[in-house]
Amino acid sequence: MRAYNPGFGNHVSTEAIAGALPLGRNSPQKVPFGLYAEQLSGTAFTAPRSENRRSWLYRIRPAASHRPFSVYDRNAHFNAGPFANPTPPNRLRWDPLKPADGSSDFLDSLVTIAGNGDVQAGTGIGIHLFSANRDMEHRAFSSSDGEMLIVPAFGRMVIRTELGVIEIEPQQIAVIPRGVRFSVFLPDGLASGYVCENHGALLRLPDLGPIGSNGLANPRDFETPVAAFEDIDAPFEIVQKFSGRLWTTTLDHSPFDVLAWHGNLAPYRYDLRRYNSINTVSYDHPDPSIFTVLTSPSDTPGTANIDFVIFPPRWMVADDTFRPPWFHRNIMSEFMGLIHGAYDAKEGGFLPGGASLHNCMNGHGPDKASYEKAIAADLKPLKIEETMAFMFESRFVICPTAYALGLPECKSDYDEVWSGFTKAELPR
Ligand SMILES: O=C(O)Cc1cc(O)ccc1O
Ligand SMILES: [Fe+2]
Repeated sequence: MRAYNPGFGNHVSTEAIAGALPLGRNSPQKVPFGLYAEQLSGTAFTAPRSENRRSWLYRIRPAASHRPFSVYDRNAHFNAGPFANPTPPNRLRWDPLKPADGSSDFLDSLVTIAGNGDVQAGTGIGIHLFSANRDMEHRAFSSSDGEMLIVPAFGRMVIRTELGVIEIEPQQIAVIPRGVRFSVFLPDGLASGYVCENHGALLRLPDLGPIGSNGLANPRDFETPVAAFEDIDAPFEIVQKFSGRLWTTTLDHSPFDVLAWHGNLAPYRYDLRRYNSINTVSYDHPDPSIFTVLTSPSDTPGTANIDFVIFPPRWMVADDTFRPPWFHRNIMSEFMGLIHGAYDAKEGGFLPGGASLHNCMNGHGPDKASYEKAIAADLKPLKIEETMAFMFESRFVICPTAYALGLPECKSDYDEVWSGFTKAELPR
C-alpha cells in the first residue's frame, strides 16, 4: 500500500479500514462503525476558496473528550518569549547546542532561540532548536500557535500524527499543521535540528512569475501520509502550546485514533534534494529569494511573514562575478542554519546544527577567508556539492531569547569574521 499521496495542498481522501470514510457528505447522521466526524480548520471558514484549508477526520473518540489543561512545567525554555530586552542589533552565531544531560524527548528538548510577531494576533514565527534522545512514548504534542516546520540536521525522525505517519531524515523537512497532535520517534536513538513555528498565514509554494510553470520546489514532490491509526486504551499525555505557553492534560486513549480523513489540511514532507534550483547563467549573484521553498505571505505583497529558503548543491557559472553571497544590509531579518556540509559564504565556524542571526539592516556577508578565496578564484564552472544551508527570512525583526544569548554556544567573537578587511586603494 502507498504510504504517501503526492502533491502540495491537494484534496486527499484516505481510509485505513475500507468503508471508514463517509461518501457524499462530511457529517452523515450515522458515521461508519460509530466513528466521530470532526472538522479541523486551518483557515477561517470564510477564507477565499484558493486559500481555504480544512480536513474532515473520522475517529474512535472525539478530540473534544479530555479533562482541563493545566500548566506544563517540565520545559521552561520552549515558549514565545520573553525575548531579550532590548533586542540587540548584533550579528549572532551559535555552535550546535550540546545535548542536555540525561534523556529528553523531542518535546522536552525544544528550546526557543528567537521569535517575532504576536502569537495571539497570528503574526510572526518562533524559532526553536531540538536535540532529542528518547521517543515520545504515550505522549503527544500540538501547537495551537502555528504550524511546525521541522528541519532535522542529525538523525531520522518518525512523526506519528493524527492524519498518518511521516518519516524524515536530514535534508528532508516536515510540516505539521497547527493543532494537529503528533509524537516523534527516533530510529537512530537521537535527532537534532530546527523548528520554525509559523504563527502567520499557512506556508505555500511561491509564485513562479517569469520562471514559468515548473521549477523550485515542484508540487508533486510534497508528500502527505495516508490515514494510519492505533486503538490503544491507556493513559496518553497531551501537551499543547497555546498562546505562547505549554499546557498538559491526560487522555485515557491514544489520540492517534483517526481511521479516515479527507481534505486539504494535512501534514506533509518534502525532500530538499529534489529542489530544482534556478540560478544565473550569465553574471551576478541573484537575490536568495530565487531559492525559496515555501513562503508564508503577510498582508504586504511580496513581503513575507516567513520565507523558507535553501542553499542547495548547484553549478556556479557566473562570469566576471563575485560568486558567493555579497555584502549586504537587508530590511528583512535572516536566521540561518546548516543541515549538511559547508556554506559558501562562511569558510569556517558555521557548523552543521549551528545557527546565525543577521537582523534588519545589520551588515553581513562573506567572512574574510571566503571573500579572499572568491576574488582570487579561477571562474571556471564549479559545482558546489556537499552543502545544504537554509534561511528563515522574516519581515519582522527576529528577537533572540535571553536564554539563547546566555548559552555557552553563543559565540562572543562572531564579529571577528568581518575584521581585517584591507582598505580599498584609491587612485592617487
Ligand atoms: O546572508 C546570507 O548568507 C544569506 C544570503 C545568501 C545570498 O546568496 C544572498 C543574500 C543573503 O542574505
Ligand atoms: Fe543575508
